[in-house]
Amino acid sequence: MWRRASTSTSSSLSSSFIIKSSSSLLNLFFISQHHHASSSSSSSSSSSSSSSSSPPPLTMMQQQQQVNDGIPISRFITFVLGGPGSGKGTQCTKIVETFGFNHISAGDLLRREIVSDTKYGSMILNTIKQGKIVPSEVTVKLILRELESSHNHKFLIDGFPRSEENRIAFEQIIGAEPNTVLFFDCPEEEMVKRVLSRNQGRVDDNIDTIKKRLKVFEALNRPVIDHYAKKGKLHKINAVGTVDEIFEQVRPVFAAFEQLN
Ligand SMILES: Nc1ncnc2c1ncn2[C@@H]1O[C@H](COP(=O)(O)OP(=O)(O)O)[C@@H](O)[C@H]1O
Ligand SMILES: Nc1ccn([C@H]2C[C@H](O)[C@@H](COP(=O)(O)OP(=O)(O)O)O2)c(=O)n1
Repeated sequence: MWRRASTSTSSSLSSSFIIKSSSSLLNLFFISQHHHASSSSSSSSSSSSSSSSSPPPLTMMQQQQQVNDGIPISRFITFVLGGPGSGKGTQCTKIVETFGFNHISAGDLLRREIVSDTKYGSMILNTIKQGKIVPSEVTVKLILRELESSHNHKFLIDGFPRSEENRIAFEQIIGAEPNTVLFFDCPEEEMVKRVLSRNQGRVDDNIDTIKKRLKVFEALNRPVIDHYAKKGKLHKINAVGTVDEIFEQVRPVFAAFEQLN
């Protein structure tokens, strides 16, 4: 069975499939926790390290000790890769329903920034309209925020990394690698057909932008796919068929991990 990260029963976590967060994520995690603790009056979200009387910051040694003791963080991260319209989001919904993952869609996070008109909003909009990739630093920051604020320790990170630059930024900023990677392999004609009938009013779901996105996918995403294939982490899924047929290829990947835990 999967276990919740919020408990402190770290000894029961399966070693090879659960990421022990490296010190850089831990530092960011604690930096942010201490920032919350000192800057906002009542942060109820964090439990172990913030008490009402603002404890002194943990030293690096203490942080490392907590990692060694396995107390604060352990995450199971799945990257979900595939071209535009290959069915990543659709299958993520099924994985969430069946295996209780937290779904983080990089595209949704970026679109939310556009709608909220944050300082990055117009840059993101222009980049997406042109079928290009948003700078990694921006996307990784948004993902980090989601990772930190979730009580669930099992994550699907959908539509990320889309380039080697994305991948390397994630490893540097988050300090972790994915436990496993799904790749939805879909022919271009099928992806174009699906995107054009998606009907969600997206600025990038038009034939001109799709052509550019497909070129960018081939040029930038393929090296990422090759990287994880070489590492033995890639599960290639044939993305043609009904949604349920495709899910029957996905299910065993997670069922295997569930059995091990
Ligand atoms: N197996 C499938 N067969 C036909 N259409 C599909 C299939 N899976 C998803 N779709 C549809 O194709 C479109 C793109 O799917 P989506 O999950 O949004 O892809 P992605 O997240 O990879 O861009 C959606 O309209 C979705 O309903
Ligand atoms: N890691 C990412 C993910 C998405 N983006 C941008 C560029 C993508 O064309 C859009 C939409 O991504 P999303 O994953 O929602 O959509 P598709 O899989 O392409 O249908 O967002 C990005 O710049 N970097």
